[in-house]
Amino acid sequence: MKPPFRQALGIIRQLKQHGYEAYFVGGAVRDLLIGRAIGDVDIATSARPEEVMAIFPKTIDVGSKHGTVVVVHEGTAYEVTTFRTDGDYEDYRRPESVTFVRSLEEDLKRRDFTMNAIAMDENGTVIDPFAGREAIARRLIRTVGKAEERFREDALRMMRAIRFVSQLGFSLAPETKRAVIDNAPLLAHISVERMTMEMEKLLAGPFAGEALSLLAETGLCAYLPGLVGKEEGVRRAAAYRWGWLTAREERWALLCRALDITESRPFLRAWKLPNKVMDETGAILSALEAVPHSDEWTNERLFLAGLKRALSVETVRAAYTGTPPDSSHDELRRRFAALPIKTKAELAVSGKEVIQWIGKPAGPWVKETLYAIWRAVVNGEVENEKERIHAWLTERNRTQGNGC
Ligand SMILES: Nc1ccn([C@@H]2O[C@H](COP(=O)(O)OP(=O)(O)OP(=O)(O)O)[C@@H](O)[C@H]2O)c(=O)n1
Ligand SMILES: [Mg+2]
Repeated sequence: MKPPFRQALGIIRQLKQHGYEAYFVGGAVRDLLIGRAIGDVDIATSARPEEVMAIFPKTIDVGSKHGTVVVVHEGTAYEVTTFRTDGDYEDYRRPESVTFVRSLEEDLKRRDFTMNAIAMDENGTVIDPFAGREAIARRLIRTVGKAEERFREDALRMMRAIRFVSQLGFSLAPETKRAVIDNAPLLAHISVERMTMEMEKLLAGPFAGEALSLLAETGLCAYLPGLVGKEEGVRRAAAYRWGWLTAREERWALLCRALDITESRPFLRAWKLPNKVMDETGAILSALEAVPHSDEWTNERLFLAGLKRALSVETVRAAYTGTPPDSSHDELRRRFAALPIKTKAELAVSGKEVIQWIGKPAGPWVKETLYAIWRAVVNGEVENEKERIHAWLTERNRTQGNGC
């Protein structure tokens, strides 16, 4: 058995020794069959949460009400979930209550897509009652049973379908696609946090362009934060080189750019992104506007942006112009390496010294003077050395006659 499964075999074996059924399920089995990197290994069992907790010495009750217990086995945490069918779905979200069942097939039946409803036992034998392997072979994302029912149970599954298009390059089965179109308004019942998690995975997938086209085509877009009436921008975004981007802030910046969003803050806030992400995305967009072409970086701009952000700016620019970022990145790295100082902390003088030299009480002028000093240093007008800077400042004040 392949590595991430092999490490978890002990859990399955112990559950079986206690007389329960236990299988590998979900995304890990799917990814194994696709031949993709395998993420978290999840286990489904006929044992009830309290029975699971009684068997294993190290468990964490992360949601036993929903059937899930984390079992820590040889230093790794695994989600072990009791076979279940979900309770009532009146509000199109995952239910508050679940009903535990004793059969694997009942459990697989309530899952979203056939490729995600495949189980594997401890010998590597696959249990696939809904033809998930056939769907994988045909590169199709198809709901288990009636699409409409699956989407009514949890409307986020419509976003998941399109997120899987982006990650796997598969297509939506025709009836599944139809149901996304028909049920798109149900997305309004889903929390922003869940939509954001899917959107970030969607934008990071190797087939993000196809997925963005589908968001527009299916009409899901109209129920996503800040995307109402922005179908055209989303279609434009679909043509960009999302695969060149490496950071989430670059992805949000590129999306803002495609949608012609001039004020990124309210848009990013609608997605409830962390402040840090909103700040960096805003900074990338401001720098992109301040430096309209990759050969227009001044030393000052480069210094202010720092190398990391400057590279991000060029990555985003590359993604929408279609010109690979390699040469602009090389140039930025060379230019940045040549800067006499890389941060303000490297300046050879402090505000205190400036106050001493000038002999005036502290005030806003200190900051302005330091600003002038680092500009002169960054532009090579004066060496970053205390006495040289003192002399430069004295001369500057003499010629400017402004006394500071
Ligand atoms: N809305 C959802 C979310 C999950 N699932 C089921 O729960 C499994 C695990 O869910 P999750 O980890 O969220 O998704 P994965 O399919 O494992 O995808 P990823 O690789 O991104 O974790 C899925 O495979 C699917 O069987 C579902 O039926 N409906
Ligand atoms: Mg998973």
